[in-house]
Amino acid sequence: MNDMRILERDVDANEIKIAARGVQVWYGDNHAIKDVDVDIQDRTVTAFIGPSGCGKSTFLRCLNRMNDTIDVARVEGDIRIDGEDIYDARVDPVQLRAKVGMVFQKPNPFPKSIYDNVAYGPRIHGMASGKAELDGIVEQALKRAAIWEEVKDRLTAPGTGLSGGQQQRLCIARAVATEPEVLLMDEPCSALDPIATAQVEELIDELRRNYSVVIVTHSMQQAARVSQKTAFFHLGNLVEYGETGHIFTNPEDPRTESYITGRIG
Ligand SMILES: Nc1ncnc2c1ncn2[C@@H]1O[C@H](COP(=O)(O)OP(=O)(O)OP(=O)(O)O)[C@@H](O)[C@H]1O
Repeated sequence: MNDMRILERDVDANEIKIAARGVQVWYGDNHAIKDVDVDIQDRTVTAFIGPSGCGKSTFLRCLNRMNDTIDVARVEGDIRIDGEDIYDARVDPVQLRAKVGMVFQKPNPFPKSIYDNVAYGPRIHGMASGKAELDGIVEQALKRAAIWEEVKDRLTAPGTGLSGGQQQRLCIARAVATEPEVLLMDEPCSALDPIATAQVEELIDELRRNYSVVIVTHSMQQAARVSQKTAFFHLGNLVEYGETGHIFTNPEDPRTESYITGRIG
């Protein structure tokens, strides 16, 4: 009975932010993503896990059309965000990437001031009508990324002068400044020490209140700590997807079990 209630809740269309169907990606002849179907929920952290080269980052990049920037990549299938086909010819990828923000493995602040790093997106999308409004957006984004207190007295200093953990939080501030609805994070903590990692993980939990967050991680501890849903990829297939607690304690597929117990990967 309980199981039925859970199933009913899982198919509640209102909660689904991203619906992917029959997604395939090729890099030349390399078939990197094979017929993936997945529903990603709103206001949820979804972790993508799996052995190196299984296609986690490739699939993540399908969700904001970042694979469009790779010449040899070819994407097929249907991906809808709030019911809208993001591969429709009328969709402007730049607008899409404001709605579906991305944070990369290596912090990559622009060679600009802290302020200008965060103001960049709001400026190109015409989100502020004047300096005071832009100041407010920048402050709000830095606060959301839990770095405001550390940088508020040196907003004109270069972003590249911050520590690695601060740079990554600055990049998160830059991503949230355009008020995305989805935040994609590709191993956002891999260049960070344990303290900065803990800060970013806390932040991810906070961001879940407003956004759908999808995180690629090699750390199963991190997936277990930050996510509510987990997707396990293997050789380009989405092998198993479900509640994080369930995937880690009671996986249904032997490949998932082998991976989480350290036998493959
Ligand atoms: N830019 C690219 N050009 C060509 N092939 C690529 C490119 N990016 C990824 N691939 C190939 O696609 C497959 C999936 O790679 P992907 O980076 O998505 O895996 P991953 O699971 O994220 O790996 P990792 O955990 O090592 O980052 C691999 O065979 C990889 O070599």
